Amino acid sequence: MTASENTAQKLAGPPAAEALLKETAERSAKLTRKPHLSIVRLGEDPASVSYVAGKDAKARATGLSSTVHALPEETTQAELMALIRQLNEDGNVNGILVQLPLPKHINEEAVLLAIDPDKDVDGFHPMNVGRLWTNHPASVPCTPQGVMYLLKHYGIDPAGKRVVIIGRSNIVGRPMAGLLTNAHATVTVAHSKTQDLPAVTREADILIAAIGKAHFVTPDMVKPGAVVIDVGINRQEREGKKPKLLGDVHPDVASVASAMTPVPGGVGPMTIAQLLGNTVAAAEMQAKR
Ligand SMILES: Nc1nc(=O)c2c([nH]1)NC[C@@H]1CN(c3ccc(C(=O)N[C@@H](CCC(=O)O)C(=O)O)cc3)C=[N+]21
Repeated sequence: MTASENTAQKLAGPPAAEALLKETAERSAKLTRKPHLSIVRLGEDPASVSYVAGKDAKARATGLSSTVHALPEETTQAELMALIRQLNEDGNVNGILVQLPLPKHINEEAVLLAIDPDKDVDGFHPMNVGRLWTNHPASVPCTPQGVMYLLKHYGIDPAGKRVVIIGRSNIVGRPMAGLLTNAHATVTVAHSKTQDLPAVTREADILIAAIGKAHFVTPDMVKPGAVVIDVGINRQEREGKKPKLLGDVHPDVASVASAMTPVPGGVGPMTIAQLLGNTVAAAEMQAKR
């Protein structure tokens, strides 16, 4: 297929992210104290360093304050837990984010459980997972919450639609299914063990790819006219150059879909905007107590 057949509307992330950031800045300005986000990262994984720097810069640009705790790779479980306890107790800290993935010697589940659910701006604490799945107010993982905002921004209402999510991670697939169920979609969660995956994905009015494999979704897997949301960010290392970012969706899908998010410049920018939205929401709730 050629580029000239690529007819899908491009669902660009930046305009939707800007709208969300503007709302967030306005809400933040109404609070008596600037909301504060504490970001914890261990080690020097280049992707984590770059994401955390992006989150920190965007927080300041949006009128929030933030602190980055950059700890050595060798930080022990006990040291990390002590820092989380300190941040939990600090009345000036509204949101806590521990950048994932953590080094292998750290028990990730124990760390996420230790974060005060009211400061859990990532929405990874089981308390918030339970609140999401019981359709109660919750802090919800930033990427799927950002996808919901993007859909709304572009006038796409999932109510009554068939949505297929490929991927069942705790960070994207599962919370995405909860949010879309709450938004009255008919949701299927497909994954690596799904039999005849293309037959399942061809049922989707809205197809969400969160697999982590570059260009996994091909045109034959997509119903003509479907909306395709690409959550994948796969880094293709290149010698002497910055890594190229590839989505989970093959670009040729644009010849079948009615609308599609690009990578980069699609869901990624929504994630960061939503993190700040979650931080302001946490600060608003804490101010009421
Ligand atoms: N506790 C925790 N919370 C997270 O939310 C979290 C995490 N850990 N670990 C890693 C993933 C990944 N993630 C991204 C955020 C922004 C972009 C983003 O802005 N992407 C841009 C491109 C950025 C670039 O050029 O590298 C885009 O897609 O256009 C991508 C990925 C948050 N994560």
